[in-house]
Amino acid sequence: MGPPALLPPFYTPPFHSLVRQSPPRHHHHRPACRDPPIRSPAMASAPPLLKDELDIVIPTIRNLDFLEMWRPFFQPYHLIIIQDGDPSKSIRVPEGFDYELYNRNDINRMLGPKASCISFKDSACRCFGYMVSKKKYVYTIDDDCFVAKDPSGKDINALEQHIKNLLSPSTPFFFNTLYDPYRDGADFVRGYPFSLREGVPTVVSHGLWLNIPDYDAPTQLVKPLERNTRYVDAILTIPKGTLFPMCGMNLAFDRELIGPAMYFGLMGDGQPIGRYDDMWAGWCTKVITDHLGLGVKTGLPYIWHSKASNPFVNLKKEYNGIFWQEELIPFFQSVSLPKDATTVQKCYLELAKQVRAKLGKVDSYFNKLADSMVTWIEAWDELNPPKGGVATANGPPKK
Ligand SMILES: O=c1ccn([C@@H]2O[C@H](COP(=O)(O)OP(=O)(O)O[C@H]3O[C@@H](CO)[C@H](O)[C@H]3O)[C@@H](O)[C@H]2O)c(=O)[nH]1
Ligand SMILES: [Mn+2]
Repeated sequence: MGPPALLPPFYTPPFHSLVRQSPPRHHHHRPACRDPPIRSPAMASAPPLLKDELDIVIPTIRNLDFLEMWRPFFQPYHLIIIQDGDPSKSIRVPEGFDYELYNRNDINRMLGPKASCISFKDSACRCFGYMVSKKKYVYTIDDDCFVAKDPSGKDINALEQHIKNLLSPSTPFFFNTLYDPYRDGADFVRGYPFSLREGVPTVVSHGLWLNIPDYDAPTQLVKPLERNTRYVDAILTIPKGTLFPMCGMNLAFDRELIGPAMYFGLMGDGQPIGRYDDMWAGWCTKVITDHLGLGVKTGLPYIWHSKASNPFVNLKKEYNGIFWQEELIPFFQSVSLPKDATTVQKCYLELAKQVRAKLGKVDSYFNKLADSMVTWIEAWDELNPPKGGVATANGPPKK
């Protein structure tokens, strides 16, 4: 039984190619002891990774004072702020950040009737930021997430770790027991097929959270005081064929390779479900990355999540999701995409068809969701015409 069809068949490579041609890695001098790595002057002034190729997308209903703590890591990057709720409210952004801010009026102006696919009064609105970004990479973070410390007490530059995760391959087709083989100090273990060691492009980097973990409302209700204090120094590729609960609090992705799949669905105001925005996007994304032979990683980096939202309010928002997901998961596990679905958009439109056909009977909401999935792709392609095309929306907001 050979490797999945997406990969070259097993072959006995000539000896010289057995030495893994791993992609160039950021070589750091790491002293044996646990002192912080010695930073040469050159390294100290190393320019921020992907400075002009990555946008930071923040959904918010409050002033963004949390950015002060992130300033050392975020200031060089462009921010895309999606202001949810009342557009007449003004959001304070600390001085010195380069940003663009979109409120509901901007979304309606830019998308016209297609704005109906962007949620209102739910963090799902953040996906509008993915659509208007022009960069190759996106990092999205909630405004109640702060800089965490690693076991040595050092501030964690979550953005830098996400970028490293995205710039090194994933291994979805065969599990490496020593975790991420591309990290310094790790490698593929004995028995790992050499024909699979190049890995595949990583398109999603899913970070975790210290302090308040991303628990659902029932768990939050029964364990109100539980805090996550466990720092696990690991990054794992989520194997092909395995779904996972994607949280949007601390998430980075390759917008060019998987962006159109990152639709956070119809949630919040006027919808029978909330707080399943990131979950929905994660399930759609994973079946598409599996189909296209792309990789998803989870683990480092950690952020410090500071606020437990109200579990009773959350229970009301999540109730249908907790019930429906027992049907949604078998649906996503059974999804098969046709060979000619060779782009994310084609995969996503095929997925929308199957959502309507198979989930419409679970609840009529899924017919609405299937329609909005199509609207999302239409809006995405309008704002992101193929290279050389002209975007047709009404352009960014007057600041
Ligand atoms: O109506 C809203 C509510 C909030 N936001 C912004 O979205 C993020 C997350 O808000 P919050 O921290 O209150 O959310 P949590 O209860 O911690 O849940 C998180 O888990 C995921 C559930 O889908 C999701 O990542 C979070 O909701 C903040 O930046 C708020 O300002 C909003 O835009 N609209
Ligand atoms: Mn939160």
